[in-house]
This record gives sequence, structure tokens and C-alpha cells, in this order.
Amino acid sequence: MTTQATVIAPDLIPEALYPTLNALCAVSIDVAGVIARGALGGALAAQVGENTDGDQQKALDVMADEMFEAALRGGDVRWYASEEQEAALQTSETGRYALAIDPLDGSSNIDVNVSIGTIFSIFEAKDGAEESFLRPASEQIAGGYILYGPATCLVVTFGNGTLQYVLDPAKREFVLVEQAMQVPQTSKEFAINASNERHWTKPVKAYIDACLAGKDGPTGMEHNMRWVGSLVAETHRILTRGGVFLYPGDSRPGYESGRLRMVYECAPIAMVIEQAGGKATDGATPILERQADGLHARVPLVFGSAEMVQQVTDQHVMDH
Ligand SMILES: O=P(O)(O)OC[C@H]1O[C@](O)(COP(=O)(O)O)[C@@H](O)[C@@H]1O
Ligand SMILES: [Mg+2]
Ligand SMILES: [Mg+2]
Repeated sequence: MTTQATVIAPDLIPEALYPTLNALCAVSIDVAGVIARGALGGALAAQVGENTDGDQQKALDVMADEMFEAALRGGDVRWYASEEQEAALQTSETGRYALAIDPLDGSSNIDVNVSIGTIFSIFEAKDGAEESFLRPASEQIAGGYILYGPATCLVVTFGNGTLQYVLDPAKREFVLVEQAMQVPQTSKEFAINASNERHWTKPVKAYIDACLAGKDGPTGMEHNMRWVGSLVAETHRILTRGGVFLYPGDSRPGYESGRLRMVYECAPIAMVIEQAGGKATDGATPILERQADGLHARVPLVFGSAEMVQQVTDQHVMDH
């Protein structure tokens, strides 16, 4: 596999982070290549194990993790924390950064040819692995994702707006297409796994009931629903045309804090969304004010158009 990529418009990327971002991009092009070959590349969705969270590990989850870890070794990343590995690894003696990654997000969509992605979060490294990641999400210095869809895109923020790059596969170049993505302030679209309805809390049920009531309800407008099952794809849709996404805590055992993990899913998605003028909360508190108490800790996630996220918060406040 090649390890070269070029990210165009490097002036928008902090110079010290460029090599790390470039390494992520190079691997993502190879991952995109594997995904594009689908079944021709073997059984990518075959179950090969279980991760710490009890999730099935698919062949592509493990392959992507190995590819990112190998490419980052010996570079500027001192601590590497992955969804697919129980503990963080030291990948260099002196590297300046701590990088957390969901190497393959949306695993249940691998075998159905639906968009999947990679999510990453970067902090300045501290002396220990855990202290590098278990800190307020507002201390991230970069957050982003790569979406493996009909087009492969990189969406990233360094704390100064949200940038979008699209891969030109023939040239192995990520080309800047948007310098300041903006989440529309409101929308008609909501995203939630409705099969969990009977387990929801009162405020979540009240908010979704209001959406379902359409123009006869308190919002006075019709709504539409989407659920892809890949957080990266939902985020990209919401960044592009607005909407709200909810993965709340519910009453299923193990789902008290929802399904999504703070360090390598919720924190970077929250940073990308907030930098684009949207909001991301746990239902009440901004995700960027929260800090995980474990590498794989979960947190309820509500994000998207500012007005819609505020309505969910209002429901939670009313319920107290
Ligand atoms: O299975 P559900 O309840 O629809 O959950 C879907 C969510 O789980 C995830 O697949 C979890 O991520 P992984 O695939 O990385 O484990 C998200 O991408 C998605 O939003
Ligand atoms: Mg994920
Ligand atoms: Mg994953």
C-alpha cells in the first residue's frame, strides 16, 4: 500500500499538525480503496472478535485500526487510543500529540454498501496516556472525520471553523471545497433510533412526539426522519442541510448513557459541529464541557441545528 497523500490548502492547517493529518489522510485513501472493492477484497464484515465495549469486531474494524496505528507509529503521536483496543498505546517516545480514533464508524453498514467513516480527536499529549484523553473535550486541538461515501471527504476543525476537503482519488489529493461549513440554524429533519422508543426518558419522548405531531403540534411544522446507522454519515448530512441527531441514554441495561463513546466519537463530532455554528450536548450540558472517566466511556449525544438542540434542552429543563 502507498502511504502518500496531499492535503491541498495546507495554510489552513496548523503547521505542526500537518504531518499527522497527512498520515491520517494517506491511510484513509487506502481504507477507501479497500471499501470500494467491497466483496472483491474479502469478507470485510466477517466477525473476527469483540471489543472492550462488547461490540462485535468486524474484519474491516480491525484492519482499519491496524492501518492507522502502523502509519502513525514513530511520528508526532505519542498516545494512540482506539475503539478497537482496550488501552491507549505509546506510538512514539517524544511525540507531541495524543490521538483518539474510531477507525471504522458505522460497522453495521459495512456489508450493505452504505457510507461509513473514521472519526479522530487530537489533544496535546501529557505524560500519561489516560490524563491525555480524560480531560474536558474543549481542550481538543483538532477533531474531524473522514466519510467513505460516494465521495470520500475529510471534515476537520482546528478550532477556527470547520473545513471540508474532498478526495480526488486519481491524484491522492484532498482538495479544499469549503472553508467555513455552517449548520443551518433549524431544519425539519430529526434522527433517532426509533426502535428504542419504549426505553426513552420523558424529555426525549416529549421532543420526538412534538416532531411527530407535525403542524398540529407545538412546533407547527411537518418533520422528516432519517437514520443511517453511521454517525459520520448523519453528521455530514446535518452539517450540510441541518437537522438534529439524538442518541440519548435509555433504560436498556448498559445504555444509561446511550451508545456513543465520548473520547473518539462524541467529543470530535461536537467540536466539528460547534465550530460550524451548531450545538452538541448530552441533552443539557455542552459535550465540550464534559470529560470522560474512561477511554471507552459513553455519553448521551444530541447535536445539530442550534435551535433544535435548544428545544431538546428545553424539554430536559421543563422535566426537572
Ligand atoms: O445500532 P444503532 O442503535 O442504530 O446505533 C448506530 C450507531 O452506532 C454506531 O455504529 C457506533 O459506532 P461503531 O460502528 O464505530 O461501533 C454509530 O455509527 C451509529 O450512529
Ligand atoms: Mg463509531
Ligand atoms: Mg467503530
